Amino acid sequence: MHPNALLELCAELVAAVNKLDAPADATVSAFFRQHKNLGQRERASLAETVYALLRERLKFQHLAQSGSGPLPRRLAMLAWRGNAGFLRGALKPAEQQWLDQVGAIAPESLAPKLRHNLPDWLAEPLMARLGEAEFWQLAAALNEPAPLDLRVNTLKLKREEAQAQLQAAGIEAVPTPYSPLGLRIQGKPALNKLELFTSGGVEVQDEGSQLLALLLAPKRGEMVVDFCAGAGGKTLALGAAMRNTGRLYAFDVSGHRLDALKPRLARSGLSNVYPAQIAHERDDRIKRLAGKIDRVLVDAPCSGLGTLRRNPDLKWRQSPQALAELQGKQRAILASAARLVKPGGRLVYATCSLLDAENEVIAAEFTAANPGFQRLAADEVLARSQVERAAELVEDGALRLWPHRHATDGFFAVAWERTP
Ligand SMILES: C[S@@+](CC[C@H](N)C(=O)[O-])C[C@H]1O[C@@H](n2cnc3c(N)ncnc32)[C@H](O)[C@@H]1O
Repeated sequence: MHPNALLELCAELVAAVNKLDAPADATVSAFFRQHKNLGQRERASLAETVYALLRERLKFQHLAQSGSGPLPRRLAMLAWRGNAGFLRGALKPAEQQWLDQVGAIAPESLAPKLRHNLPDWLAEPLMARLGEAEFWQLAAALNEPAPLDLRVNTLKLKREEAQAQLQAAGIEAVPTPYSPLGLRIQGKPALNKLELFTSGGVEVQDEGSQLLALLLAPKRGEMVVDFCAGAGGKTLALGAAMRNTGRLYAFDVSGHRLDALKPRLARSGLSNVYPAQIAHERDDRIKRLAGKIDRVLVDAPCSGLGTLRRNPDLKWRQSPQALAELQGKQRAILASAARLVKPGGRLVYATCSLLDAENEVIAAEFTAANPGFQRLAADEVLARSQVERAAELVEDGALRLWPHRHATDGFFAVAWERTP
């Protein structure tokens, strides 16, 4: 495709994504479905450009105030992540001159906001919690693409065997530092045609998610509930930990998400999983199972701000109002899910948020209101699940993962035991 035609398409995609009225990945996929003629490399250039724009949107919007021509084209030029020579081929002399001028601006001369690229309502609590130096480390880590982590399905093979199979396919993978089940791959090789993947030997799963399943640590023959199972990333890890025995209920209010679990379940070889759509957290099905369940995971709906490396649009699409609504849901779901736990059983509340408001605050309220549930020390539980250096992952007894400290998505999880 002619460079200018591609830049124009990129500007069109920038304009669509920058409306922020839908998740960026959905907008990008829909755009590619409409433009089937785009090759693999062209798609990668466009996708990486819009993600770069979303990561540093404040900076790019500031820089784009100068220059001329349509704003989406200016943004596409500034955030361009395709081949540099190709971009030059698309630019008019005046555009090239403007881009060179803007490129000469020293990043340190920009206002703090234009360097961290976070909205105030998010930057302020993170700065207050981490202190200035660590806040900047987090901001930098959030603007880096995430590595690709796999969880090895130990029902099918050992981690070393999966690593060897990947190597035979020309893919370098190293064991994840904390999860005993994980492998980390640099870059984004296509995995979905690999026999190791199609036969359910590995699943794509951030190391942080793997650690949540290791905190619940379900055992053979138990009754387990994954209360917010979604497309079942954690369900699959839990079912494998149960060695395909017992009963694992995968509940969610979204039938659409549970549908996405089905092909993954088929690959995994698990037959102990019972997916069920519930109407809401007080569904009759929940009442019938009250007090009968050994372990319950609440992977609560949350702002997703711990996944900004993958979903940078969330920092622009979330808001303090949305956060307050989410907190209401989190409280209600946790309270209802807790009723399922039998005496001596375990409850885990987890989010992929960085904010205390969705994490420590919700957990502390629950502990205060439920004297029948005792907090467990997450480092001890994780160490029993063969997690290396578990103490590094824990703050005040809760699992607290940060992209800049642990190279995982941001996760929080607390475990309680219901007093026998
Ligand atoms: C963080 S996501 C779960 C991700 C999933 N556990 C995984 O590992 O892939 C939260 C899920 O909660 C579900 N949800 C929202 N409200 C719910 C409710 N009242 N009861 C149960 N699930 C709910 C959403 O549909 C969403 O799938």
